[in-house]
Amino acid sequence: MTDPIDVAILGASGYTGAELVRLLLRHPHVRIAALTADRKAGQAMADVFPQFSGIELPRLTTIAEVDLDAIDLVFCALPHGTTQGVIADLFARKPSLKVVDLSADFRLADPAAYETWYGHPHQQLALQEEAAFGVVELNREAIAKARLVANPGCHSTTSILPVVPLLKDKLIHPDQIVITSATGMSGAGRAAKEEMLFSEVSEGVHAYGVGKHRHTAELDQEFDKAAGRPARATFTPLLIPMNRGIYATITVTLEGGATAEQLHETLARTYAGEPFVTVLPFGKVPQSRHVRGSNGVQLGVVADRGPDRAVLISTLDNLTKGASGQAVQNMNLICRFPETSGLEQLAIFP
Ligand SMILES: NC(=O)C1=CN([C@@H]2O[C@H](COP(=O)(O)OP(=O)(O)OC[C@H]3O[C@@H](n4cnc5c(N)ncnc54)[C@H](OP(=O)(O)O)[C@@H]3O)[C@@H](O)[C@H]2O)C=CC1
Ligand SMILES: CC(=O)N[C@@H](CCC(=O)OP(=O)(O)O)C(=O)O
Repeated sequence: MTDPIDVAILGASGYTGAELVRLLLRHPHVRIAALTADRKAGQAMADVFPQFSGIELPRLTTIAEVDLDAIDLVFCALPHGTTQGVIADLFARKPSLKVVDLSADFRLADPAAYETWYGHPHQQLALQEEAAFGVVELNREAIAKARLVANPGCHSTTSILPVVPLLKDKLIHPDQIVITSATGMSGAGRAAKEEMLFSEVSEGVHAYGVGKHRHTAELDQEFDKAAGRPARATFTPLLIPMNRGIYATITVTLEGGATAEQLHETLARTYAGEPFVTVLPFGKVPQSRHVRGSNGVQLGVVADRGPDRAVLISTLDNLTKGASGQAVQNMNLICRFPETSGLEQLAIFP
């Protein structure tokens, strides 16, 4: 029997923070010891998120009030930009701490790329060097040894999982990857924003960040590594009026005489035995509603009418496998818990 660990969730009054609470309340090896907020510090979690009414949870405090002596691992679910300084301060106070960061602040290994995409220099270069990129299925060895894991973005996870194995096996052309990635609105967080009002987003769909969305940098980083040379994907996110879910269609050009069936075989082999990644039978199209609320990813491979192209389809829930579920999976790996602990919920359908 493994001893439970004590965790703190920084940013517990946000959407990914609340999703962490939902998952960790059912985790057999974890105690939720501290929850923080900014504007909502001082409030009870059940007042901020009434779904937790009747459940005993720590009151929301500021980060400074957290007693790190009593904490083994921190989930950092703060806006990107604020996180580098916060995590540096945590490690200064307690070097033995483990941290899983859900923000983008430690995802890019190259500080020049960080500055280009985020518009300001990286503030914590030494910490960046030790951060492991947290797509669990593709980076287990580094994550298991790390004290700081950078949980990837939700769009990035959705596309990295199907594309990286195919680039590694040189089955698709690195410069001809076209990704359209539709996201639900909870991806934008809980803080009020005019462009996220119901009347601005309902009954329609629009692209955003066209040609310049910052998740392109994460895709470049992982695709370049897999291809062994610069890969240049076209990445277009779409905002659609649903709460949870990412749904990416990825058009690829086949290389070296590969067939769409071979792409399917490679993905099926890569993810055989993975508890959270399901490769559907060849030609079958996944749906976001079939992963909603679960840590699952569903992948599909469909042949295009031309012999040299195929369409990959990948879907996950942005709040679970796209954020908090993957963060718990990373914690499980770091702490040597069974990887599925706390993550066994099935999708909520219909
Ligand atoms: N939503 C998603 O699907 C995904 C989000 N992420 C990333 O996870 C992180 C959290 O996202 P999300 O939960 O959606 O965001 P929210 O806006 O819903 O929540 C942000 C949280 O951070 C707190 N906070 C804000 N500013 C500060 C500050 N200056 N100091 C301390 N605490 C602060 C907020 O407190 P208060 O409420 O009191 O203001 C709140 O608890 C972000 O970096 C995001 O990019 C990653 C993948 C997917
Ligand atoms: C709907 C929406 O706005 N989604 C966010 C993605 C949230 C996420 O995964 O990513 P980060 O952690 O990198 O912010 C966006 O496109 O910026």
